[in-house]
Amino acid sequence: MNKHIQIVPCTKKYFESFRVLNEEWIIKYFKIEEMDRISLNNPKEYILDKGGYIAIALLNDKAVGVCALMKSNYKGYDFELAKMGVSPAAQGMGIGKLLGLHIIKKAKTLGAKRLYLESNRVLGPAINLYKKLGFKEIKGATSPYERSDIQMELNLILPSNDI
Ligand SMILES: CC(=O)SCCNC(=O)CCNC(=O)[C@H](O)C(C)(C)COP(=O)(O)OP(=O)(O)OC[C@H]1O[C@@H](n2cnc3c(N)ncnc32)[C@H](O)[C@@H]1OP(=O)(O)O
Repeated sequence: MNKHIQIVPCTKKYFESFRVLNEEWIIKYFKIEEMDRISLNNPKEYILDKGGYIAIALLNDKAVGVCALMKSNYKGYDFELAKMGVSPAAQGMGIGKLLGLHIIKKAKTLGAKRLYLESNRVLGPAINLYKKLGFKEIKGATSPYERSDIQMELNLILPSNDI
């Protein structure tokens, strides 16, 4: 079967997919935390209305991947890349990379200079992907998530990060 992949902005009709696709990986590796409940159940109020953005990956018109760009609460960072997930059946097709590149491009158009993210080392494919996208590990950041054990940043004004 042909694989038609598209990355589109999240509208109301994809809010459910944004929640379900994220809950899938969070439950598999961790547990849903209060901060997850807030953002996954209220993407409009908590992410979009605050100036953020959500990308949806469609595989033959079916939502199979998600990634958010959230206004950052951390000093020195404009936005945070968060809530990225690709459905297991659609992994390994380049969709995560397309989502990451799309989110970085969007951050640039919004004038961002530095992007932040937090994750967990158990998510090996995700950490590899972030490194491939140019993110570098940073030390000393605090997190509202129990599961966070690695923080990374991407400096968007470095020419070497011009992707
Ligand atoms: C800030 C946060 O959101 S943290 C949470 C991140 N989310 C998760 O970890 C959820 C579970 N994992 C996933 O949903 C997926 O594995 C994702 C989103 C991390 C990657 O999505 P995919 O569509 O499978 O990735 P894609 O096929 O684009 O591969 C891109 C890169 O990811 C890395 N990668 C993907 N799969 C693997 C794997 N099995 N092992 C190691 N690295 C991998 C590689 O660097 C790969 O680049 P390469 O193919 O050139 O080697």
